Amino acid sequence: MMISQLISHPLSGQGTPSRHEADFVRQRTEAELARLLPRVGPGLALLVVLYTGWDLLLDPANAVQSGLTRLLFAALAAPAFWASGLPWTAQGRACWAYWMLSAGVILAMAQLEGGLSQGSGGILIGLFLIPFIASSSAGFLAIALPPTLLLFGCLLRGPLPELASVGLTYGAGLAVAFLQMRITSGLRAASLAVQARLEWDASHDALTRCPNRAWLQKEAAHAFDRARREGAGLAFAMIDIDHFKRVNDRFGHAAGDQVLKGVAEACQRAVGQAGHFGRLGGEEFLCIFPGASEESALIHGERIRAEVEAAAHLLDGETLKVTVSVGLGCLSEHHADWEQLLAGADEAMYAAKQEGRNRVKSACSRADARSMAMSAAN
Ligand SMILES: Nc1nc2c(ncn2[C@@H]2O[C@H](COP(=O)(O)OP(=O)(O)OP(=O)(O)O)[C@@H](O)[C@H]2O)c(=O)[nH]1
Repeated sequence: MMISQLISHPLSGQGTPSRHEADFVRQRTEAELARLLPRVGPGLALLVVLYTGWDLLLDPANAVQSGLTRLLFAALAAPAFWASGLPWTAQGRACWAYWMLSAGVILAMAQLEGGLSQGSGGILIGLFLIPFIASSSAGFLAIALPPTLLLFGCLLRGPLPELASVGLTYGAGLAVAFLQMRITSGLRAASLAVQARLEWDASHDALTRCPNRAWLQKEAAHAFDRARREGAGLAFAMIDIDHFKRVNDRFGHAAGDQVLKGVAEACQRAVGQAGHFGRLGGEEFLCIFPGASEESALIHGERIRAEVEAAAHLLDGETLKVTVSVGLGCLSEHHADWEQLLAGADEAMYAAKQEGRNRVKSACSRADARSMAMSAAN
């Protein structure tokens, strides 16, 4: 297990909103650390080196050696302050920097006469940096353990009273830092969870729980730009339930809602991880397939149609089946923006309706794509 995985907050929970919350907290923690590291890290490393002055006052005979030790470990910590220095997550880099700087301080102190007892304050202060990096007990332990073992290894080589006094003070500091981590990470996770829930609600449809129009529009624009940049494929599938008004008229609006949910679930089953599916509004859905060719778009479109046709909806003790018409649009050089690509898929969907419904129509062949994109633009 990577150290960065171990030190991230272990928020658990089933269901999409909970997963969103956990991801949100993890991403925010990572982003904050990535922002803080280059600002705070160099200052801390400089402080560790500048404390050679204190070494000089305490034990001039060994100060050069301790100063060089400080310098060496500050240099080892330095690459971790920038993402370009070490190819790890910000949490992994912060952990490395903490290990190096605390090792520098402990080993420098250990070289001075009475250094560990005189300098225990500096070592203690370092402990209160851990709650900024770790947000779980396992993470705290993973960060604190190596410097703690190093300190006690050094203390064991010295007199017993030094081991007792520094060891006890350090143990108490460790306990307080742990308590601080538990309290602050709990409060922080709770406040981030509220933000995450608000963000999830704003981007998801309340009825079907799948991404909503606003989210789909953002994702469509993003997918379009990326496909253009990378010269990759992209397909949109516009999905519309056939004769849905009849369901509402016959069974009522609440039953219609249930069918909408069932259709969304069937579509999501058919799409799986291959694309981003969501509800545009009413009985209309959209699926974005990044990287899809015309061939794979047709396969996905047919899979969606067949899965919806096969799904049974139990309404008032009666089993109802519905179908969908699917319109496909594939990215071509004729599309100026994602709206044109979507309009092409929409045209194809209406063509599927006109040809009898429960079918997949594609605007993907070159001639079709051109004519549909042009008519959409007009
Ligand atoms: N139950 C329910 N019905 C909805 C919702 N949103 C839209 N509708 C209904 O969806 C129906 C759409 O009807 P139409 O646009 O005429 O289309 P259709 O009956 O599906 O016919 P075709 O699309 O031509 O196959 C209308 O009756 C709307 O009231 C919703 O959230 N819940």
